[in-house]
Amino acid sequence: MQSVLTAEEMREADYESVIKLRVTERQLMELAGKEACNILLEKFADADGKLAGKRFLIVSGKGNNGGDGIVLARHLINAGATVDLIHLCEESQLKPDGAATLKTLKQYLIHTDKIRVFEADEFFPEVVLKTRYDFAVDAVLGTGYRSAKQPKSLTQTGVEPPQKFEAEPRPALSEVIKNAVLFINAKKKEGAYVVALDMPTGTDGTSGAVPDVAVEADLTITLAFLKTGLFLGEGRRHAGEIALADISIPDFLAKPSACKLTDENFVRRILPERAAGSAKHQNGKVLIVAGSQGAAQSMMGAAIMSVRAALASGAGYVCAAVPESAFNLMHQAAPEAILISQDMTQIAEKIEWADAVAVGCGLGRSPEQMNFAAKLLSLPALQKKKTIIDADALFAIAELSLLDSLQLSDAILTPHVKELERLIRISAQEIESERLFYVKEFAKRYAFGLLLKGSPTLIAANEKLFLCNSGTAALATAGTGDVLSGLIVSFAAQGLSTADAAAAAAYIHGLAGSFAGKSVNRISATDVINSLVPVFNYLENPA
Ligand SMILES: NC(=O)C1=CN([C@@H]2O[C@H](COP(=O)(O)OP(=O)(O)OC[C@H]3O[C@@H](n4cnc5c(N)ncnc54)[C@H](OP(=O)(O)O)[C@@H]3O)[C@@H](O)[C@H]2O)[C@@H](O)CC1
Ligand SMILES: [K+]
Repeated sequence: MQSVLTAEEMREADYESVIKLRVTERQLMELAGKEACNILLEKFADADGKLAGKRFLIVSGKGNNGGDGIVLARHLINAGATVDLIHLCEESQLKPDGAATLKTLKQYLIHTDKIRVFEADEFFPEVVLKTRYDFAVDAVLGTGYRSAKQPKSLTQTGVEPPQKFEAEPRPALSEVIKNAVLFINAKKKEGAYVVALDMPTGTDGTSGAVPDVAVEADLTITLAFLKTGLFLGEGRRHAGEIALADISIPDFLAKPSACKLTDENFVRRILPERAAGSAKHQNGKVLIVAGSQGAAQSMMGAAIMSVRAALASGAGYVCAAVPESAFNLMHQAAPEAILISQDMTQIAEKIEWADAVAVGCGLGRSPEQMNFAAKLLSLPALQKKKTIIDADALFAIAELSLLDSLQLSDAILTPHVKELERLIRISAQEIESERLFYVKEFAKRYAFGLLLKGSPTLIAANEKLFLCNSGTAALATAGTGDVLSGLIVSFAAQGLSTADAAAAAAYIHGLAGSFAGKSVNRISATDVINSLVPVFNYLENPA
């Protein structure tokens, strides 16, 4: 699985490679420029394997990101391209490695007219303004970009109102950097293909936040490791396509606690397999407490979706605790499921029996229904059980301020951002701007884990951290969350840890959404369930 590092973790890995492996920053910079050129050659080389006739603009800053761009200039010329390099500060202000590499590049000026070097700050040379480029390379800022904002830590939930957590204003980018960003984006409008080195300038390497302006890249060539800021917030949109350049910083230098990107191989490796001839009870016993039905409203659809997803994903036994009045409906919708009523004694017994429990889909939000959820969550049998808590159970936890008193050691809460806002009393906007931060804080503070739905979905549980990038915007539709709960509880019952079950479920859920989305633009939860069989077939029999 690929590690996805925050800017700070990346700086640590850089530092470690210099200290522990005795490589120099200059060597890394040389590799960065060379590998970036190789990636461009792979994508754009002509029949002779060259970039002959291609016109590049490279804008470089005064830090090491700028140095990478200056090295790239050399290799592009070697590959037959023509390059205009603008460095945004006086040569004397460049960091030593960048200055050294600029000296080497300037030697090229003696031998070839394929390179022009300009020094500029706010005003770019006329000739550059007038030139049309095939490519514009952003080597202005990388992981060294600092924004002043510090997200707040979680304080006592239920005590402080959300406005206490309002973000402090961020400082703007310096005028020089801002101008450079706008200039690169203007060149894109003129038709240049924009390549960002490491990060699109103006995008926070950790959170993906864009407090001011940022480069809108078509391709981001990120160095050594993926960065969380390329997947989160505005970073996702600004990064364009992402390519990873191997600059020989080994995996063992990434912090073990760093985020991991869920991918097909991970899911294939951990997906529970049914042993031939195994009995039903050996394949995971699931209890789903879901659904409500009254004279005015029925929320049985949520229970049906969740139960169907658990059945479709290989659970041996699925028991659903639903209102007795809905037994017939449930039998018709999911004949394989065993049904019990929503009687607390009966449920407590079934919790003992089950390998994993899901609570919350369609339970209802009336005071009685919230009390039912609260009582359920306080059952001693649930304390050590793998438990997935979703939807109306989350609502009850928030409304009754139960978060700090929950005694659940192997549970995972699966809110979307609005539900998390209610739970931790921090505005959805603030959470959105620092999703990773709040997920990590939550996991630090509570014994149970968190899956924060969205694009991407983030999961922190059992000391693990996952980023799940599969899926499609079309998944933001009623009932898909119930499908996700059903998948998680099914995988957890089949033996996966809650963290792995959540990560695998999120990935498969996203993939099923994409499969369903291939045929219809707007997909329903039923489409997602119907796509599970093709998804499992695809995962089990890779082409
Ligand atoms: N380290 C390594 O081993 C390797 C690193 N590598 C590469 O180096 C990159 C990291 O290099 P880095 O640390 O020099 O930072 P970088 O992104 O160039 O930016 C520094 C500049 O940003 C400026 N600046 C910051 N915030 C700002 C703001 N809000 N508004 C305006 N300006 C702001 C800051 O200005 P200052 O504060 O100094 O005035 C400084 O000039 C990394 O992404 C990768 O590309 C590779 O070569 C592989 C080996
Ligand atoms: K950059």
